[in-house]
Amino acid sequence: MKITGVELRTVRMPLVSPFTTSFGTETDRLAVLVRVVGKAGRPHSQPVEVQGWGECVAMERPLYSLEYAAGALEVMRRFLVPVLFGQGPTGLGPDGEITAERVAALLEHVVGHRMAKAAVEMAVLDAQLRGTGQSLGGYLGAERHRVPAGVSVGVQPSIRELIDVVGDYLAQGYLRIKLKIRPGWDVDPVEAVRERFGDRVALQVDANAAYTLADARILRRLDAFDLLLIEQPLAEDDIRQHAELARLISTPICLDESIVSARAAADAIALGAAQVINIKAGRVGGYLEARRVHDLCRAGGIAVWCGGMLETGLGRAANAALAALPGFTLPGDVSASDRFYARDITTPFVLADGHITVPTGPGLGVAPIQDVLDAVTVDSTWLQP
Ligand SMILES: CSCC[C@@H](NC(=O)CCC(=O)O)C(=O)O
Ligand SMILES: [Mg+2]
Repeated sequence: MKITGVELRTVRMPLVSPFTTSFGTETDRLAVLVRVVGKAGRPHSQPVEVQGWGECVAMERPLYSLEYAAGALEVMRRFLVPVLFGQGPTGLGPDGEITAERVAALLEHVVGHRMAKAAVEMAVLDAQLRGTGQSLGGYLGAERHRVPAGVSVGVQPSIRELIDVVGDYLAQGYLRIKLKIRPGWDVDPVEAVRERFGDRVALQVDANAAYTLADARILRRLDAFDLLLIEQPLAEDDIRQHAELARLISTPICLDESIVSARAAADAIALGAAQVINIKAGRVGGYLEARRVHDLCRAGGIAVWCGGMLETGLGRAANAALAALPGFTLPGDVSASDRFYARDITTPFVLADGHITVPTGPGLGVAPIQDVLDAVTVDSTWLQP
């Protein structure tokens, strides 16, 4: 495919309710979308124009990880997108041809900025697949047509409100509850959910790196509640400390922020720092690297599940396809669109019998609804060679 232009579009979408984690409260989602336009050659016929969408998962503020939306936008505009036009240190194919499988290598000279790179690769991959007619799920190796849906529950103002929120999600049919925890909001909320809804509810917690090894005693108290896992209890770069914590608690440790690549996953597993891995394509640099993490974990008998970054329907479609790979044996944070948004920019993903359906159309299988997209657009930049 030869890329003829790229749009970087920033959208701001209000959340249906505040989402509080150990690092702050989100009331809306600022996201940078990438739209790649190109010409895809076809054997014995004229090239056809294709376009593809990518979603950058970097949050507005660098609180989940070091990337943030405005920074990712700048890196894409100045350093990543020009490479798609042949302006990088590594040449493109004959007459400027590029494939999605080459994007990571072409961008490798830029250090880090994995979420920005992932969005660019996703848009090229979507355009490429729309050109060939293959679905993203089919391309990645999805083996299911629907995936079990879990839901992430923020820190609530009170235990009573938490019980109401969890009860509502369970009534909607969610198959797994994930509670955000932080120092001072950990044992009590977990105990209250267990007391109210019993031991049969699939329950896990996510600390977003809010604790240290000094908190081991408190984290060990969570062992009493038969949790599926505790997600990222310690800091992103506390790999040895997570391995130490794993020896002090019986709840399986799942890493999220720490797993920035397949190599990081291999290291964390080898060091005993992770017994479960939360895979997020944006965090590891793209859906192709996410599949590598999946393959590596599957070979090593490590359960994985698909994490979420409050994606619009674009990223949600891609996550559903990824979550349908065989190694994703735990429900992920692939919730319905209305978990976060009153109006998604695509046809909304809805919960059906606790599951989200994997799109089957070419590429992502979904596309933005133009007037909805325009209504939430706060900026758009068009780049061309
Ligand atoms: C604003 S918090 C985003 C990162 C967080 N994501 C979730 O809790 C799931 C959000 C979702 O369902 O998209 C995580 O650390 O796993
Ligand atoms: Mg997490």
